[in-house]
Amino acid sequence: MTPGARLQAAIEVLDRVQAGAAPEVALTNWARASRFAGSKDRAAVRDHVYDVLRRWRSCAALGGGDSGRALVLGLLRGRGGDLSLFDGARHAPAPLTAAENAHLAADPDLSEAEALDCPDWLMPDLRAALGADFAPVMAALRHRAPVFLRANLARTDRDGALAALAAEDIGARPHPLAATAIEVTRNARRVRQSRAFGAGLVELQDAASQAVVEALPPLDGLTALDFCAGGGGKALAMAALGAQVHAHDIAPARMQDIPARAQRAGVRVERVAHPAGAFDLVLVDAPCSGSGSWRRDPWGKWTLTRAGLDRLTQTQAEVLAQAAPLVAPGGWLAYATCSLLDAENESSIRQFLDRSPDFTVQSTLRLTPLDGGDGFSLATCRRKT
Ligand SMILES: C[S@@+](CC[C@H](N)C(=O)[O-])C[C@H]1O[C@@H](n2cnc3c(N)ncnc32)[C@H](O)[C@@H]1O
Repeated sequence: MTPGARLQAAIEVLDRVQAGAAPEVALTNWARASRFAGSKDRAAVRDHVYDVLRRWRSCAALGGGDSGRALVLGLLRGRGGDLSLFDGARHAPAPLTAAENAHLAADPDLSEAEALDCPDWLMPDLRAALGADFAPVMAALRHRAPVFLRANLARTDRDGALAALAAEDIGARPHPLAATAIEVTRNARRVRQSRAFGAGLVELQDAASQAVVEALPPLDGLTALDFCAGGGGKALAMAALGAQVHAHDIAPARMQDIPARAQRAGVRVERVAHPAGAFDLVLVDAPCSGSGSWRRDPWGKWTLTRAGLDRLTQTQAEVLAQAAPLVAPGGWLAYATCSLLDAENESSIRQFLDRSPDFTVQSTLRLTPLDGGDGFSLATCRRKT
């Protein structure tokens, strides 16, 4: 595909998103219908689509509307990209109309919310939570996230993992957020097919997620329950640090890959449908707005609503209430979200503590994309003996 044809494909995918399709569904349907597209074409179209999703508001303002065509025009304009690709040649977008040329010639004059790609209704909450970091964090969320790996200490150390990646020409370097964190700098798309990945030397995991696990009480020998385990990213990381990990999720199908991942990683993680008893540590990696990971899942930024946020905080309260009785006397309850919002972090944990006098906060950790990884918040509470 030519560069122009890739832009036209992105336009068509974005039109489907605009009509209500989820981005991943729209991309998959486009790829199925476009057998001529090679892997590099698919990656380029996906990158265009995700670049627009991160910057939907500014693209719409710069491009003069929120059709796929206007959004892609806005993306190119914002980047100082090559508008002459709109030339109608070989499946490229049609040439610019007079109205489009007039819009592009006018001063863009973006509002702060448009320039930062922030939903209006969320600005006060984000500003309150982030203070002086509000604008830099919102600006960071307009960019692609780095690709991070976790060196799997059950199989190797970070230097060993880096050497194995280098042997397969995957550029990587240590990242300061966690002792296990590796940032991929070159050939990231090769990781999943690499021998290093297949042999369980590395796992794909955001650096902030790794930092959260590293900030838990020393895990070696502890019994741990990952109460919201999902695909098991943190469960596997806890097991690699020596915990006896049990994984639970309200949607057990989300945990279906855990056995294969654990086998590759050389660790044990036991899935439990109905957790009972008392664990040294219960991790609640709660369902949340995902606002700290909007670089990876940017559509969440535009689909979150006040009612949806209220439902999430309600769920967070319920999950904490279900998980707390499973903490042994003297044990820990760790509450984490990948949200930047106080309503899901400080406020959720404060309300839990008000209802649970036998718990006290021992430590907290707050990370934003300015630290390199996703935004994350962790509060580790201890139960009285
Ligand atoms: C943030 S994700 C977990 C990510 C996972 N810990 C990881 O590191 O890969 C939140 C998970 O909580 C689960 N969940 C939602 N409500 C729950 C509940 N009431 N009890 C247990 N799990 C719940 C969701 O199904 C989802 O998989």
